[in-house]
Amino acid sequence: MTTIAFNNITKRYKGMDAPAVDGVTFVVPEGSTCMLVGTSGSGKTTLLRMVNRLIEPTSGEILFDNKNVLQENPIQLRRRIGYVIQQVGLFPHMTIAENVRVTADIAGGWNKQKINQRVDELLDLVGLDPADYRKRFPRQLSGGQQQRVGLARALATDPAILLMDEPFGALDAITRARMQDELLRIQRDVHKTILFVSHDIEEAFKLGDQVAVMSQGKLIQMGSPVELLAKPADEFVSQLVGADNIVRQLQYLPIGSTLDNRPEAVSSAHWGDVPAISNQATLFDALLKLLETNAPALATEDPQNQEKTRYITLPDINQAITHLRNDEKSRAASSI
Ligand SMILES: Nc1ncnc2c1ncn2[C@@H]1O[C@H](COP(=O)(O)OP(=O)(O)OP(=O)(O)O)[C@@H](O)[C@H]1O
Repeated sequence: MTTIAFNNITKRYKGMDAPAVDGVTFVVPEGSTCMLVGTSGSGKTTLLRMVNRLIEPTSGEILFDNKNVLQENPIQLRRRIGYVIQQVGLFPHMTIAENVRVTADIAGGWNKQKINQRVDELLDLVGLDPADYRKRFPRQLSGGQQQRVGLARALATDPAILLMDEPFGALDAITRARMQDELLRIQRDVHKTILFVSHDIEEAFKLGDQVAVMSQGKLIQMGSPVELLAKPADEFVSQLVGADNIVRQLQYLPIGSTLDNRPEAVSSAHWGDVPAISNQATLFDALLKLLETNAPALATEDPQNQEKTRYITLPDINQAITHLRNDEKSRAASSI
């Protein structure tokens, strides 16, 4: 099982009063993406780099494949963990193929032909045509393309775990969104266990199955984007994730969260022939479609079998917004 489990992990840097990471415990399940977010200096990078032992913990343990990473040889450990950072760090005098190959070469055990084939597969995977890019040098690539090569290099040894430290932080917004989409696409194929540090809450919500919120070395809350938006643990999490931002909430809450069993909600006779929407869509998708089509309701359908089960209307969405506002008010009242 390639989970990453942090067990009461603490890091105190020499000469610092407060621990950089303070008794953190959580699990990243196999094949899932966990986003680490929090204020600057909250210990995200320190936590990440303890997994591949670039930083050694002061106490606690990190289990990878149910084995304590501290009992493993650091070099062998790093071969099993892909690592992608903001400063891609490609070797300037090596071609793109050589840059990708270098990790596979270090891992050893593969013949030249197999390595070359693997390099081409990886370049393909990250959306760079091998015929075009194999022989180029890093300076002949854009920042986004270099970041793709960094990702290909991290995947070269087929590691079960990927550690990503703000890999897209230096890219412009459009390239960043494209890279995020690429990562989602690649992850659908490769199912790595990913721990990803981000400063961008939109990125965290887009990529993360789980989002871990850190503040001053402590893990404050861990949950899915919807959980964090709907039930932030405290005012800090609420502000960080924008739990008072109704549009953001609608963008993440699934349609199913408002559907009810009133007769008109389930009666196709009542609504007749209205546009359909996937029952996996968000309330925001439904709102846009209702406004665009000017229809009185949308039929929510199961994308697997096109079966229409419920209907959603503008008043339903309005009701959801009222609930969200009331939740926000009661949170504000309880924090006074
Ligand atoms: N080598 C070091 N020696 C002493 N203190 C350090 C060292 N590295 C980091 N720190 C401190 O540990 C704390 C956590 O740093 P870390 O880089 O893990 O935070 P972060 O959440 O990743 O920050 P950012 O989002 O700004 O990158 C900070 O207070 C930082 O100043």
